[in-house]
Amino acid sequence: MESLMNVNRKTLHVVMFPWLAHGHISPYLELAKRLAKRNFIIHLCSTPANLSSIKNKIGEKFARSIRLVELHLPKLPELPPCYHTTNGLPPHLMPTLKRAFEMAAPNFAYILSNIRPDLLIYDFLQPWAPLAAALLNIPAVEFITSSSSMTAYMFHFFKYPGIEFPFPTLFYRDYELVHRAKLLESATDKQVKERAFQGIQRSSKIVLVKGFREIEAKYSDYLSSLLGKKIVPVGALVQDPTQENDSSDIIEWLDEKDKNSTVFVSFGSEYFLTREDMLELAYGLELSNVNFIWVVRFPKGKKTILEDALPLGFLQRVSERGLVVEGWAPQAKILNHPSIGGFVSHCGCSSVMEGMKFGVPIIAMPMHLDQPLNARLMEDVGVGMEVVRDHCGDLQREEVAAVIRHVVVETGGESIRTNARKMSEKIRIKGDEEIDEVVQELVQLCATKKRNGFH
Ligand SMILES: C[C@@H]1O[C@H](OP(=O)(O)OP(=O)(O)OC[C@H]2O[C@@H](n3ccc(=O)[nH]c3=O)[C@H](O)[C@@H]2O)[C@H](O)[C@H](O)[C@H]1O
Repeated sequence: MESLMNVNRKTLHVVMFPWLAHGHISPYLELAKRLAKRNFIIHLCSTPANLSSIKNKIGEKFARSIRLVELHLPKLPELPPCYHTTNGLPPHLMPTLKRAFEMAAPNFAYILSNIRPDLLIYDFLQPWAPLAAALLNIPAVEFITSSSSMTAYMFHFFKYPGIEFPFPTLFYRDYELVHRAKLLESATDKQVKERAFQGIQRSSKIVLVKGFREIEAKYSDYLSSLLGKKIVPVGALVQDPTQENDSSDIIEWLDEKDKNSTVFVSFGSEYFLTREDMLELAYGLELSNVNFIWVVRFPKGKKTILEDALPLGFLQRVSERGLVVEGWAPQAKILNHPSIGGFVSHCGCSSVMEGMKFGVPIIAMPMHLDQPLNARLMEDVGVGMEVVRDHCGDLQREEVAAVIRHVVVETGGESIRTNARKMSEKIRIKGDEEIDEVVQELVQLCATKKRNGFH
């Protein structure tokens, strides 16, 4: 079917427009690659700062079919161009970045009118983008890079505040209610809530959501009923680990370690650990006696010396057993390495998909927003275990060590390890089957638009 669809139709041009976050542009790029393989030309539009994080991930194979289009934000003194991405953005500048993004709407409309694509695929934070497309009679589809479960949770409370979420396995712990409030703050801000619904309403017939039905069917169906749109899952969209920059020192270090002996510790592209969490985690890693690679990040523009953020003498004590990497590490490549036996993760949406894809059990340490829900989902699916904090919300080093040992080493954790392996196998066998449905939907959408004489 796929080849027939490719041969019999003309190439479709699509502008893809993610929010300015690495956790968003990265799944957009992965979807772009899968569409490009099926006779689409993609124009991926973002700020130069955000595009720079994916430039070298496109590769020769897609050099002609995936084109990068720069969107320039207005000049604001407090937001130099290096901050035109959430990656490393000092948290207090997030509202300014959102404001500058919105101010760039006319620039985006200009880009769209120049390219005149057959379709726009846009993210949830910019309901003004499908409006610009509508003015040019270009169909537009929203692509949500979070899971169906978290999106269903959010829209449930937007629509029915005060009424319990129908799936009790997804919940926030008492000490996480502050994160829930932050996630749902839009529910109390009429304008923000309206924008979220506007974004969806302006999506032509379908909404694309990252993930797959095997773990999210019931949430997808519920989301569809909440939004009145067909939800089309696009799959796990995990990057090909061979495409990542060569970090041979890290890989050589891993090569020396035993199979499944090492945990990878990383908290995504946006979040920075508090000093207290950092110390408890460090002591927990020490106590666990398990090898580790830990990616430590500090906000851009803030000078922090690594040793000062770690317990005194930590690096000397862990010595060969632990590798601390400052800034960034090739996560997919590391998770795909046979020495990795566990993933201490904040449970960002892409990270949990990567854990499942590479069969690495997850030691969940959710930090904020939707991450507690993703952590609960991983436990429910059976591929992870959470480090539960104390009643004040503080991380405890003994608990960190105990969960790491349970998941990676102890016999009691065998079922989690087996489930993770089985999940990886399932994902491998399935391949990119969701993308065929996505292509079918998109092709139909463009064809209907043309038949109706809009184009
Ligand atoms: C507000 C939050 O945005 C989040 O994005 P974030 O970047 O933190 O996390 P991921 O979705 O795991 O995405 C992180 C991505 O960056 C990659 N990576 C990260 C660090 C590194 O050192 N090397 C890498 O290759 C990693 O492989 C993954 O693909 C999520 O949406 C989350 O659900 C939401 O709560």
